[in-house]
Amino acid sequence: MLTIYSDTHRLHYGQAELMDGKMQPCFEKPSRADMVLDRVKAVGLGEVRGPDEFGQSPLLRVHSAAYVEFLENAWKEWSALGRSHDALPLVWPVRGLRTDRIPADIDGKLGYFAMDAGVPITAGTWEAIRQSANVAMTAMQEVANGAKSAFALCRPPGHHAAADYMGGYCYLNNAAIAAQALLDRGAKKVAILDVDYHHGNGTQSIFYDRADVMFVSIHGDPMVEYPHFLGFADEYGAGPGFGFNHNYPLPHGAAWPMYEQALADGIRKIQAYAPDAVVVSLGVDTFKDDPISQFKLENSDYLTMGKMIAEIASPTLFVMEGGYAVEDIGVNAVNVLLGFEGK
Ligand SMILES: NCCCNCCCCCC(O)(O)C(F)(F)F
Ligand SMILES: [Zn+2]
Repeated sequence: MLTIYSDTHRLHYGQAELMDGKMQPCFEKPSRADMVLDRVKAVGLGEVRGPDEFGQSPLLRVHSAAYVEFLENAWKEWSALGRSHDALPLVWPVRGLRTDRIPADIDGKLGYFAMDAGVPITAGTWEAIRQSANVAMTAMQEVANGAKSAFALCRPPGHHAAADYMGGYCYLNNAAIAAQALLDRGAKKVAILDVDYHHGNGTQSIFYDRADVMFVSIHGDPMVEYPHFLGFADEYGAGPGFGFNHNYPLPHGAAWPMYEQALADGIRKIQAYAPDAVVVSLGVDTFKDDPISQFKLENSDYLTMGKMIAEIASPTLFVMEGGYAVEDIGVNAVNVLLGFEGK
């Protein structure tokens, strides 16, 4: 399986995140991608290639122009105030506040375009997120040109980013950008299977009223887990999209037997949908030792996960999302890919 990767991700390294009431070192850090790349090479998964440049148009097929413009200019506006530390939002437009105007100042814009504070913006963030989207687009191109599968080793991740907001370490929704690009290249139906521990609220909201993309996600129950405010089982899609959104929230402590049952059901729904391609939001924070997550999957479960995904028998693009047990992130992510290949 071909892997697309770019070292440019290193330009994005947030200093701290607010976690459980205190500022802690960011869990979403460069070594995550290093460990996955090392494992890809160690097992000889296949060729590793750099991304092509796709410019901003694929971003604008999924994200609003105002949001992309904000991402491009945020650091300039922040640092113009003499601030050299990471940009972070501090106020958000919750119920009853107005969002019909975009604020003029950077502090207002940061809150307007974010769902939480887990999105530090640094001098290199724009370049890193653009390249992460190019990585997804390049791997997508491989699948669109007939490859059975490809791996987009994206960093930063993307599935919490919606059309016009960032959150949870995500800025541009790599998986959504790739899924839309597959449709733009002739696919009639694309399924997105999100196996990250956290609900892909951004991906769900982007395609929620559409029937040409089916979204299936298995994740920590939002009643007790981030992102808290989306990802419940009664979210089936809206309008033409009704019936094309399937959420499987699972309780803290879920291990493989419970996970497998949900995955098998989600895969059955995707098989019935008969997509022209599948995009997998591959997060491995479902691992038993993940520092911020509460599922109990083991290293070997990821081989089975990959094998099950292969049974959809559709061209498949794997897009890297989360996973914070850095020692195991490489083994777990690549196990899904090896399982998919029947190894
Ligand atoms: N007490 C737990 C607080 C959790 N705070 C933020 C979690 C963000 C998860 C990001 C991710 O893993 O879903 C992604 F794939 F996007 F990277
Ligand atoms: Zn996650």
